[in-house]
Amino acid sequence: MVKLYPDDSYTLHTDAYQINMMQTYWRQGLADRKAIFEVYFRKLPFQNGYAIFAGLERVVDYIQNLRFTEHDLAYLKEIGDYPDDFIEYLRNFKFKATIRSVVEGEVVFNNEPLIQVEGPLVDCQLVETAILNIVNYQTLIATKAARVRSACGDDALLEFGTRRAQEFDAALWGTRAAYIGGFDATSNVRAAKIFGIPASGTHAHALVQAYRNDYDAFMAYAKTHKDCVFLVDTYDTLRSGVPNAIKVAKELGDQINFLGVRIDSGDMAYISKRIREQLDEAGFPDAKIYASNDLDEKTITNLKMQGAKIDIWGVGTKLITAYDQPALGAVYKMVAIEDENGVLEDTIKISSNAEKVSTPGRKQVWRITKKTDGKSEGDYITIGDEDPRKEKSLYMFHPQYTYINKDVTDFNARPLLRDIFKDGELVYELPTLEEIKEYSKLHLDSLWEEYKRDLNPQDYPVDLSQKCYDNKMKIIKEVRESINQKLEK
Ligand SMILES: Nc1ncnc2c1ncn2[C@@H]1O[C@H](COP(=O)(O)OP(=O)(O)OP(=O)(O)O)[C@@H](O)[C@H]1O
Ligand SMILES: O=P(O)(O)OC[C@H]1O[C@H](OP(=O)(O)OP(=O)(O)O)[C@H](O)[C@@H]1O
Ligand SMILES: O=C(O)c1cccnc1
Repeated sequence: MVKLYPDDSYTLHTDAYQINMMQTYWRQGLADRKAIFEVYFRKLPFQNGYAIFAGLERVVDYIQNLRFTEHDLAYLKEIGDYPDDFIEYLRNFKFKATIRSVVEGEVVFNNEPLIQVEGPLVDCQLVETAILNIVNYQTLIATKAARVRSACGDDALLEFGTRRAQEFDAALWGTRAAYIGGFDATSNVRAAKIFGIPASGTHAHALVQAYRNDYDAFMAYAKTHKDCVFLVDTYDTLRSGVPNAIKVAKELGDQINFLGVRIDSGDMAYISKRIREQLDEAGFPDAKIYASNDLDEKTITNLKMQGAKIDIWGVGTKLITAYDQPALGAVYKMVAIEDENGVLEDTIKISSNAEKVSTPGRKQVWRITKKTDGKSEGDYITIGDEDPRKEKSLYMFHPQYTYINKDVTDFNARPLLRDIFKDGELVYELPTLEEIKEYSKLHLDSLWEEYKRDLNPQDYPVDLSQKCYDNKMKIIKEVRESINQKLEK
C-alpha cells in the first residue's frame, strides 16, 4: 500500500530532477560551488508590448520557509533513490543564496533578467521550479489584467473569475495579480480578506428564480441590503428586468442606494443603450449599468466602439484562465559558475535559434528614460560593475540587428534588479498591495503609447551594453572552438 504524508511544506514543490541533480552535485563535491541563474521569458504574452511582473511576495514566502520537513525526508527515503547520507544532508539544508529581482508591478520585457539567484549550486537548483511556477502564472494574469484595464479606460473593473479558475491557488493569486494589473475589486471574498482587496458583488439569476419573478426578488434583496445592483436579464431584460428594478427603486426611495443594474447576456451594445434610456427617463441618471458574460479586452473594446452604455465591467473566465494564452514561458538559465579554482566563469546555452541563445554573466537591467519628459528610451543590460549613470552618452543597439542603434544623452538610468535575499536572509521590505498597484500604474504611464497599444505594438528596445555583447560573442566563439577541437581529436 502507498503511504500518504501530510502536506506540511512547499520544499518538494519541485521537479524530481532538481533533487536528483542536487544529489549529484553533493556527492561530487560541487554542492557549494557558487552559481548564478537568471529568470527571463523570450516572448511577451498575448502579443502585448510589455508585461507586468508579479509573484515576488509568494516567492519570498516560499524561500523563507524552504527546509525539508521530517515528512519530506521520510517520503524521499521511502521512494528509494536517495541514500541515507544524502537524506541527512537535506535534513540540515538551509537556503543561503542571494536573490535579486525586479519588484512586483514593474513593467518588464522579453529577454531581460527578472530574477537572479546567486549562491551554492544546490540552492539555485532546488528553487527553479517553484519560482517559475509562481512568476509565470502571476505575471501572465497581471499582464492580461493590464490589457483589460487599458480597454476599459477609467471605468470600474471587477474580477469575477474564481468559479472558472484553475482551482483555489489560481483563483486566489490570480485575483491578486489582477488587482496589480489594474482591477478595482474582486468577487472572491477570501482573496479580498487576505490581500485587502475591495470585495464587490451583485446577485445571481438564482435569486430571481427563487422568487419566481423580478419584482419580488429585487424587493427581497432591497429589504435586506442597502446597496442594490439588480440583475435584470433572467426573463426579459427590457420588458420586465429593468422596469421592475426601477419600480423597486422608486418605491423604496432613500431606503436603498440604487446603484444600478447588471446584464449578463444578449447584445450588450443594443441592450445597454435601451437600459440607459429607461433609467434616465425614470429619473435615475446616476444608476450604473454593469455587464458581464465572457468579456475580455477585445469584446470590451468592441462594445465601446459600438457606443455601449456600460459603466462597470465584470470579467472572469477569460482573465483568470488567461484564455487566449494559458502559459507564459519564463525560463531559468545558468549564466555563471565557479570553476574548481574558485573563479567565476560565465556560461552560455547555445541554440541554432538565435532567440534561445542565453546571455552569459551576472547582469543588471537599467531602465533608460529621457530626463526631459521621463519617457522610456529602452532597457539596457550590463554585466559586472558597469554603471550607465556614470556615462554622459549611451550607445544602444539591437542585440541581433546591430545596425539598429542610437546614442542616448540626457538620460536617467534606473537599475531594475534589487536585492531581496542576501546569503539567505531577507533584506527587502515587501511593499503593500496598494503600493504595488500604484507603482505599476505610474511606471506604465512613462511608457510610450506605441508600446501599449493592444494590436501590433512596437518592439520595446532591450539592448545589451557593448561589454555584455562582446562577452557573449567571445563565449560563443570559445564554445565553438572547444567543440571543434574535441571533434578533431
Ligand atoms: N454587441 C456586442 N458586440 C460584440 N460582442 C458582444 C456584444 N454583445 C455581447 N457580446 C459578447 O458576445 C458573447 C455572447 O455570447 P453568447 O451568445 O454565448 O451569450 P448569450 O447567449 O447572450 O448568453 P449566455 O452566456 O447565457 O449564453 C459574449 O462573450 C458577450 O460578451
Ligand atoms: O463570464 P465571466 O467573465 O466568466 O464572468 C463571470 C460569470 O459568472 C457568472 O455566470 P454563471 O456562472 O452564473 O454562468 P452563466 O454563463 O450562465 O451566466 C456571471 O453571471 C458571469 O457571466
Ligand atoms: O457579483 C457578481 O455579479 C458576480 C460574481 C461572480 C461571478 N459572476 C458575477
